[in-house]
Amino acid sequence: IYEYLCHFSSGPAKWVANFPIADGPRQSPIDIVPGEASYDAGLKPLSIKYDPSTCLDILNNGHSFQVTFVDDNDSSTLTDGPISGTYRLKQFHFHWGAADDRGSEHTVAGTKYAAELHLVHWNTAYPSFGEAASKPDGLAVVGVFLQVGAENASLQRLLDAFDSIKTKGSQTSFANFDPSTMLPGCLDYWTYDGSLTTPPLLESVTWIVCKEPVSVSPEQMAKFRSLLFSADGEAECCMMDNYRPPQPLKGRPVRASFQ
Ligand SMILES: C[C@H](CNC(=O)c1ccc(S(N)(=O)=O)cc1)Cn1ccc2ccccc21
Ligand SMILES: [Zn+2]
Repeated sequence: IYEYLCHFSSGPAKWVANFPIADGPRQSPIDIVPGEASYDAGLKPLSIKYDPSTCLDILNNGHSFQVTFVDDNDSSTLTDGPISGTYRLKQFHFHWGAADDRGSEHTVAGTKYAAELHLVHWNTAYPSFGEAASKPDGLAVVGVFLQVGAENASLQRLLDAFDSIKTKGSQTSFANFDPSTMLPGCLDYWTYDGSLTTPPLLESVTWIVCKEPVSVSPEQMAKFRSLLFSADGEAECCMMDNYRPPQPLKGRPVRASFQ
């Protein structure tokens, strides 16, 4: 019975009923085929400047865990790369699988990684995240693949906070974390126009997916899976397989910042 309860009928295949944009022209994630991406010499290197003092709290929102940042000034920003103007860091979160052979949202020539980090930024040309979320150039999300291997020291601080955010809706203060410690050494990226990968699936995201993965240990992946989709007092459902599968490219160009 618990297994049945855990597989809610709200999976990705059902989203189109309430969010018709699920079948839209610029949905995410996608399968990135390196041979079909076009190198664009005009693409600038990413300029990422994060201030750890803007880190606010860590929460279980029922579909992932998320670290939220103060975004009322330009302390933590993303500029250059494929975007113009200044985008502020709002939050980061992850997607992962029930096993190490799956979990990422974007795939690379069909290859699935064990998890994927999303650093969510909004365009300061708009007054707020909520306003920006509905504009075609409103958001920019940096995606980083997590590949099973060595332990990732930077992630360990997040995992150590998990006991306080086990159930849906729980949150705890979380300070002085520098998300740039989770970035790969090389910031080569692919970029394309896409969407949020969870409802409301808004087509407002410039995706910036790093080519180089970072490592995560099997034990750390097991810790991710110890979080719960369920709220306190509900039948326990382990948080895993919280990724949307790749969506149709529908003719969109995918550009590479590297040759
Ligand atoms: C869209 C928002 C809820 N969703 C997200 O913020 C979000 C961000 C990133 C991704 S992903 N996986 O593509 O990186 C998916 C969903 C709700 N919302 C609407 C207005 C609004 C105002 C403030 C806060 C939240 C608000
Ligand atoms: Zn995400």
